[in-house]
Amino acid sequence: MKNTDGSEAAKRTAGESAADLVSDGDLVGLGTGSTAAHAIRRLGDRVDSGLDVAGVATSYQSRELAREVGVPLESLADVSRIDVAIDGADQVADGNLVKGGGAAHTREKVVDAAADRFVVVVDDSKVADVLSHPVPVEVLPDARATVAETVRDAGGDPELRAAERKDGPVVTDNGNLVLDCDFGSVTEPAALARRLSGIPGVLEHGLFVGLADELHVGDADGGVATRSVR
Ligand SMILES: O=C(CO)[C@H](O)[C@H](O)COP(=O)(O)O
Repeated sequence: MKNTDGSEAAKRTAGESAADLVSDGDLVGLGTGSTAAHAIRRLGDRVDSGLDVAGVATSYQSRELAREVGVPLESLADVSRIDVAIDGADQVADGNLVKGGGAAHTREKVVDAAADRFVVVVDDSKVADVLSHPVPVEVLPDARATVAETVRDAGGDPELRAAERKDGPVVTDNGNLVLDCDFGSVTEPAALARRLSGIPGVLEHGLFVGLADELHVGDADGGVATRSVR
């Protein structure tokens, strides 16, 4: 059955199947979001059963969850390579991703790019033919207006991400703001990624092009399809 609303069951099967790939001694990148959280919880269960691993968190949220479920942590500042990173995505097309729904894409990109094996975990509602999800762009607060103008020049429609439970904008773990930039269908993600990276004041954007190694796609019936994307 095609899952259209990102059911929890589909997220769980994807996250847990990726966590089951982890081996003794691995340093594991711990992604952010509800799907990656299933992977972190499964890793916690496996650590309880004797698995010897350490995690590198991509956000406050993933760090707190790892602590809660007993996954030992290393600081990102102290590591230069990671064995396997497990992370979710807001949309996947042709092995490329839009990430940043949790405003954690800057640290996520550092961790995912440093991994020998980057495993993406999504439910099947996230898989598309072409990327069209608005691209989150983390910006230095003082560069918010200039970046927004340059995004408009590039054909995008930027919107400052608002916080849901307080007045004002979302502030990232790094103290910055997020512009969600709608470019419609992104037919050339690599070119757009280069353009966004070149804007002064942009810390990082949520287009992950050519970074993923493997895709685990869960469905609402508890199945998971895995495929290599490189
Ligand atoms: O990029 C992310 C956080 O910055 C998440 O991985 C992405 O938003 C997917 O989240 P979820 O698994 O909850 O749908």
